[in-house]
Amino acid sequence: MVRSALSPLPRHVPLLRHGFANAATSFPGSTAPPSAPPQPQLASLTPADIEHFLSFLPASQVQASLAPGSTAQADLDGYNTDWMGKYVGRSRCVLRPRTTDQVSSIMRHCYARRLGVVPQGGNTGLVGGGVPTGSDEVIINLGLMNQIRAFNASSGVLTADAGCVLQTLNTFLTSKGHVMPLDLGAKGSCQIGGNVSTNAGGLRMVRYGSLHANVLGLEVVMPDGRVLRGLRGLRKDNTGYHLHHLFVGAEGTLGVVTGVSLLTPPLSPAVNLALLRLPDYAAVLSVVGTVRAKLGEILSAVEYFDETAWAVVNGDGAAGAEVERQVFGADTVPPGVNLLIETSGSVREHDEEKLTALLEELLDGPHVLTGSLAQDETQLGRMWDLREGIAEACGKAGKVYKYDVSVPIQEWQNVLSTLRQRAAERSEGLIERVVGFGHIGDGNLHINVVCGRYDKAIEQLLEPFMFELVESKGGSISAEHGLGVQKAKYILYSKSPLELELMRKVKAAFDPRGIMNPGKVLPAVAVGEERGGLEGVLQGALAGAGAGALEAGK
Ligand SMILES: O=C(O)CC[C@@H](O)C(=O)O
Ligand SMILES: [Zn+2]
Repeated sequence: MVRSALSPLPRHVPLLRHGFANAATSFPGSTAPPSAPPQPQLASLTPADIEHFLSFLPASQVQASLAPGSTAQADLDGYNTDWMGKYVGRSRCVLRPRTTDQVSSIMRHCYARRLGVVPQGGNTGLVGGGVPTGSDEVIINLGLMNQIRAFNASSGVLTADAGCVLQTLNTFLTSKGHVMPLDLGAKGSCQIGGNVSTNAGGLRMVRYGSLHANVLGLEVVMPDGRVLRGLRGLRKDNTGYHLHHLFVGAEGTLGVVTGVSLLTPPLSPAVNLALLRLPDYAAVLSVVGTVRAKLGEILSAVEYFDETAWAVVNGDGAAGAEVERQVFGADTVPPGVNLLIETSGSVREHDEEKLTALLEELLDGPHVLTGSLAQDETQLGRMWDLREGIAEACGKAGKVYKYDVSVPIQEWQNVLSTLRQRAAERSEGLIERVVGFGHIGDGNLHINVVCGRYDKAIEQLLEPFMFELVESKGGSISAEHGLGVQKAKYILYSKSPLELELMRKVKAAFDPRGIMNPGKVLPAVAVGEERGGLEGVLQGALAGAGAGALEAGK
């Protein structure tokens, strides 16, 4: 039997922190969620809609499997299926606008007709936010909006179409002596509009901060087709509400981001990268503290990956050991966990002096078994591949349940071992690996649970268990990937009922017809909500009555 993570229930204090107890008191016995809005009745797509789109878009930008379109439904699979093959929609219409005006015309029509709309970037998301859930939504794929609009070398402000690929922007900026403030494994495919819409974090966040800090303005087509022209690119602008922040991380539920202005830092001429092998996680905690203290302003990334991540990227057994020998330049490399430490600065000698002194100190101490410093660009790229290749390697190893969570780093080991124990005891071998890695510099743990197949029983073993575990540690159930469709109904594990109510009001104000990215971020009814908050569910579980609900992940 799948049991709740909560027996015995230890979580009254964290629940009160989110205000669930108050919610239960305010709505005793209520079955109507306090802030759940009536669900919009969205229209069905018809041939007349396609005809209308074809009246202002060239045929090459309209792909529809219903007449008068001529695309086979199978040709739309790539737009309907997420990167992992886990979330699959059946949209019959994909539009590929080239201009903001085209997006505006599309939205005007969808708004008038009440058609659901799914904005889509590089389709590299991990929570199903970029693909439809049904067959009547129109996908607006931004891939053809890929022009760099302006770059100001003195301010470092870049303005670009939403469909520009992250790596393309970075290559452009490098030639101008600047760099994108974010870097992700998916950089070759993901688009800046999608990055902004999911508030993507990635590898450089420890240095440059989140997109909330770096996005200076946005151009957004609102659900009714009006265009919010906010590409001002000002560092300082305190004229009221910072509306553009609402679109950062909104996952396309408030409007279609079509243009982005962001602050780009100068390119650092000196980049150094060290890979360290440590005996255990206690050593990691100690070394991360030392690294922060000693490297200070030149620290640009601190990444953690454990032995399971090493094995999935490099192969188990002999294959992995061979890579170890090459990377660490030693005949035998002791087993353990890994830290990748990057510095970026403006004076090479200064950085090297700092980093070398730190590495010598660490290698002399008990916490680092061995280490390696990249000597050139090739070695640097090779070391980054070890970390950036983890997600892809997990995808090749099997079907993956991904958990992208913020948890205090002191709890990472605890979270991983709790999950591994559950997998070993209860998954009957269906869970093959629990891979642990993440952006330890900013507390963002990634867990990839690799299985032979996607299976409801596995999902129910993992969810809401994982979210309860994270909530009990005071964490967030989504650190950087968003809620999408995967986590929408679990929003109350990381937001209070009042926050959910306000978010719904924002959604209703921006998207009164509820057409934007239906089913994402804001659930019709969140887990726990129909019973007056999670507290009600947990009390039910304690009394034996709620176990079914928890098992079913309802
Ligand atoms: O696939 C994952 O779980 C994480 C992907 C990405 O955020 C990363 O940090 O590599
Ligand atoms: Zn990540």
